Amino acid sequence: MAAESIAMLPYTISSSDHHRLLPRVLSVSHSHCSAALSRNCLSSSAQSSLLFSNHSLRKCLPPPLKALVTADTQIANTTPLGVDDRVGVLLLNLGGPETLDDVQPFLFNLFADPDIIRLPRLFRFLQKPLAQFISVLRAPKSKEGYAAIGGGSPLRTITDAQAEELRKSLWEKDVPAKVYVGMRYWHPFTEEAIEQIKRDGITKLVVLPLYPQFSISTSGSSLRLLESIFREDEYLVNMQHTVIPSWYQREGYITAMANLIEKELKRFDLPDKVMIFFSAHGVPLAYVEEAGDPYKAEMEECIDLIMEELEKRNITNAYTLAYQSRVGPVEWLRPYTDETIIELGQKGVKSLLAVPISFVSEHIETLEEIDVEYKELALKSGIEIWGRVPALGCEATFISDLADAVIESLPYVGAMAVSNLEARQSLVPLGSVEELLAAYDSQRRELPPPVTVWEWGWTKSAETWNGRAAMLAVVVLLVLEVTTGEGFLHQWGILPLHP
Ligand SMILES: C=CC1=C(C)c2cc3[nH]c(cc4nc(cc5[nH]c(cc1n2)c(C)c5CCC(=O)O)C(CCC(=O)O)=C4C)c(C)c3C=C
Ligand SMILES: [Fe+2]
Repeated sequence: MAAESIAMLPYTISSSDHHRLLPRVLSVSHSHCSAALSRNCLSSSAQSSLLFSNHSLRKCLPPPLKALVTADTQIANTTPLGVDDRVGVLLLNLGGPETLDDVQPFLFNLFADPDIIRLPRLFRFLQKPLAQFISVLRAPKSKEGYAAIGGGSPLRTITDAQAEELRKSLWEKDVPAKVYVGMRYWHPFTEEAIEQIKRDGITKLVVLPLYPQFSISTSGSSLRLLESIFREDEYLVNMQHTVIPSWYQREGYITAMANLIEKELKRFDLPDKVMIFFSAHGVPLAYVEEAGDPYKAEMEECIDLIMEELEKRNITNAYTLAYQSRVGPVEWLRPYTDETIIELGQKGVKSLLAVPISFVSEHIETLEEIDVEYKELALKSGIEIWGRVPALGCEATFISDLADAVIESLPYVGAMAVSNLEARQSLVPLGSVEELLAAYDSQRRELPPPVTVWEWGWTKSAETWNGRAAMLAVVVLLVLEVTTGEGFLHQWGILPLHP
């Protein structure tokens, strides 16, 4: 961004060298970030200036930005809420198929997302045919999983309930906000939520991804979508917003997680002998190592904070973290949950408490993968007593803390002036979404696709243009086979699928 635009901002970071790099939206997600001050901003038209201690501001920031904050960092905010302001909160989530018929189109939406499969620029035109191909191939396996949990994902119902509880909590805290749900891959889609936000005349929007930790593949993908929606819409360009990118470090969230763990431990005969097993959804290793996804660092810090909280309660159990739900042949974050369970069994661990940690609702990967598959694996591996901590859902401490996070973020909504066309086009609409994404994923590098279709072809050894062209031809032929139901494989009876 040009230096002149920075100078015009009412909300600036005055720390010497690095202020330009610090997204203006990030500093609001820790309860140390003065809630009282934020409340004052609701009723006051006076300018406010937030002074953070080095420690508390650093705690508010994701790892790549922490290094930028020095002891004298100051954030000045000049945009309190006005009487005509209508506040909205947009909860972002993944979405899930509600019926078995929804599974394949849901998977298509997921694999058509360039933040899930990033093709080389030249081959972007193949994104949708590939998504069609992979979703058709994967659908039968996914359907089995969804059938086992009642025929569909519970995500919509749970997220709607969380939205309603959050709305009530905000009203109880004197913030009359409307709360919307925007899903990335299924109904209610983010686009639908945005339409409602426009109809309701929201003037200030807090964007709150329902993922405690940030990943390019989850919150990042939803923000990328918002960025494109905002950019193309005159109303949204002018609507002020702020994003709470991740909130795993908030005291309320940590307390709520520790409460759940403490409660489940009590169900075991020998609670202090139980291994606490944090199982996080994985991401391909390249997201972290090549694209700079902060997900692993945030996950590890999150677990440290939960264990610190438990230690304060004299709970000092052994614990470990592993990553579940990998898809396809590429390397994902290690250690893998299944391998770790087997190892723990071999080492003689007898009691294990599984803690799903990357998501705040029950979903297919807690209800089927953990409760059925991993439990079975654990019992086969010599673990005798198995327990599982429920997802947070509408737990009261958690919802109240989310409400506080929203309130604390309000002074930052629209804290940046948009005064020229160049800024309006390059910022979304006030720069926050885009700058947030830039902090993690600035180059948007191509990433090895994490999906099965690549197992037989697109490997490192095939990274010459000739090899790619040959594989593409095969993929195109297969896509045509699957979508038209005609071709060599059908003629030979190898692929009996029909469109
Ligand atoms: C923090 C949570 C999640 C991350 C990170 C994540 C990355 C990621 N996921 C896939 C592929 C699939 N995910 C699927 C379902 C699914 N994913 C998450 C969360 C994260 N995903 C949730 C909560 C769900 C379940 C939604 C529900 O309906 O209950 C699926 C579909 C299910 C299946 O077939 O297994 C796929 C496929 C990739 C490739 C990825 C990172 C690149
Ligand atoms: Fe996933």
